[in-house]
Amino acid sequence: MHDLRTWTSDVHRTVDDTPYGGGPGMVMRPEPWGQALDAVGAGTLVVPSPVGKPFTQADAHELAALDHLIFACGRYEGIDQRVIDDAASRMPVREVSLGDYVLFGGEVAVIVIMEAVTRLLPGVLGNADSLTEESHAAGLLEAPVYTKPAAWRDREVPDILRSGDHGRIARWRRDQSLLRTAARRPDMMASYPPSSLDKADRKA
Ligand SMILES: COC(=O)c1ccnc(N)c1
Repeated sequence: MHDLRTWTSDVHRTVDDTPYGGGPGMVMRPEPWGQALDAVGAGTLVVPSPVGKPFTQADAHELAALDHLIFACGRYEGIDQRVIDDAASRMPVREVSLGDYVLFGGEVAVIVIMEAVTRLLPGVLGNADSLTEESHAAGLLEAPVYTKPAAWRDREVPDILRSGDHGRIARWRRDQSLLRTAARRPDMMASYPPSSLDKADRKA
């Protein structure tokens, strides 16, 4: 964790100023950012931002494969664009958005991104199989899950899940994933690769 004010030189340790071109709010000054990024060295710079590329599970996997991630947390109306452009001349830069909304700063977004990435690192999850079955892993939303008791408030667990027939259970889960994804995330269905259908699906 680095305090951006470390790289200021005025008595008030100023990190922001008014925007060129006018408009509300303040913009983060380039000088402190430039010196801060110089000081932390090279790596992949991840900048959480409302104007970034939507962050996906695929991005989490890509970031988990990298050795050195640097997170820049913007505040106010954002970071002077020249900071991003200057950094991009020396290292990979990813501006990523967690969704269509605005936060006070990038810090909370970094916590989300770090959790999505670190849970993918070898040895972090007790059961690596969890990673292959979870939502977005295969391009679909995960099927509904159930545990004991078999009946709860007059609601029964689907019989198929208690049948012991693992082939049929896998088929039921795939069907449920497709139904749930089609209902809630038609955008994912549009990009769902038919090639990823498992053998059972192809035989049908
Ligand atoms: C200041 O950062 C944000 O407001 C932000 C970061 C990442 N994703 C968003 N949707 C917003």
